[in-house]
Amino acid sequence: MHVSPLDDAARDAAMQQLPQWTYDADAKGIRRILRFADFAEAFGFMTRVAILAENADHHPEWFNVYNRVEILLTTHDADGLSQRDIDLASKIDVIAA
Ligand SMILES: C[C@H](O)[C@H](O)[C@H]1CNC2=NC(N)=NC(=O)C2=N1
Repeated sequence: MHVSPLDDAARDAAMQQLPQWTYDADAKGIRRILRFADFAEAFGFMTRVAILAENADHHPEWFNVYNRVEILLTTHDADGLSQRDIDLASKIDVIAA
């Protein structure tokens, strides 16, 4: 299914609301790195994100080592950053808070 990518102005405006995320132009997405007390905390966080990602039908690219979780959000159906990534990032921030 095709999804429209955000234009530069819309992306800049969205990123103002997501100070813990950085736009990666090469990856065409946004990144956040989180650290937790230990693996159980990190994996518990990932489990919560997995449930909301599945419900939204929008899935992160991510990498976990012990207590660290690196997340990249990009929209394959847009070949770039879309509102779906912004919405998921906002929800991830709530879970992480
Ligand atoms: C068929 C299904 O709706 C699509 O493949 C969804 C699933 N999850 C997805 N996740 C992400 N990150 N980008 C997508 O384009 C995407 N598309």
